[in-house]
Amino acid sequence: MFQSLNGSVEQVAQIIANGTTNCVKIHDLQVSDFTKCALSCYDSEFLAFGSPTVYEQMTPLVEGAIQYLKGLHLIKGRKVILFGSFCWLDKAVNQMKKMIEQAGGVVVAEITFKMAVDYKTTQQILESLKLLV
Ligand SMILES: Cc1cc2nc3c(=O)[nH]c(=O)nc-3n(C[C@H](O)[C@H](O)[C@H](O)COP(=O)(O)O)c2cc1C
Repeated sequence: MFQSLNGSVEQVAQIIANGTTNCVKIHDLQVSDFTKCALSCYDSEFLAFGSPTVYEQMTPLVEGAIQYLKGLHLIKGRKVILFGSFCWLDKAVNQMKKMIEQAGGVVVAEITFKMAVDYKTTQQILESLKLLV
């Protein structure tokens, strides 16, 4: 699940989807809704959340999605990858981590990158996917 303004967070969501052999459902929170996300979570062994830092926080849509899924106990016990883009200081990933841990999720990887996804970030993402098996 992700929200992206200029596309870099969306790019990481695509890399995660392409890098896994299992079936991955991607939800762009700008066009999907929380109920559809929840339905996907019921069938998922791991979750991934992505948000840019906007005004020193994760986006309200991502925050709302995490709260919603927490309320349905869909984060508890699941492995979670977090990813976030920023320009000068990441805040989104740290904030997401706190919420996920409060919801009982297990954060296995935190991927932050400045504005654009480079080779190093791509490698980091692919490495983090190995932690899910
Ligand atoms: C309205 C707005 C507010 C932003 N606020 C922050 C901020 O507080 N801290 C920061 O490091 N970057 C900030 N940025 C930069 C974004 O985090 C950065 O452009 C990021 O790469 C956007 O991700 P995206 O390409 O997935 O949309 C802001 C960008 C916009 C458009």
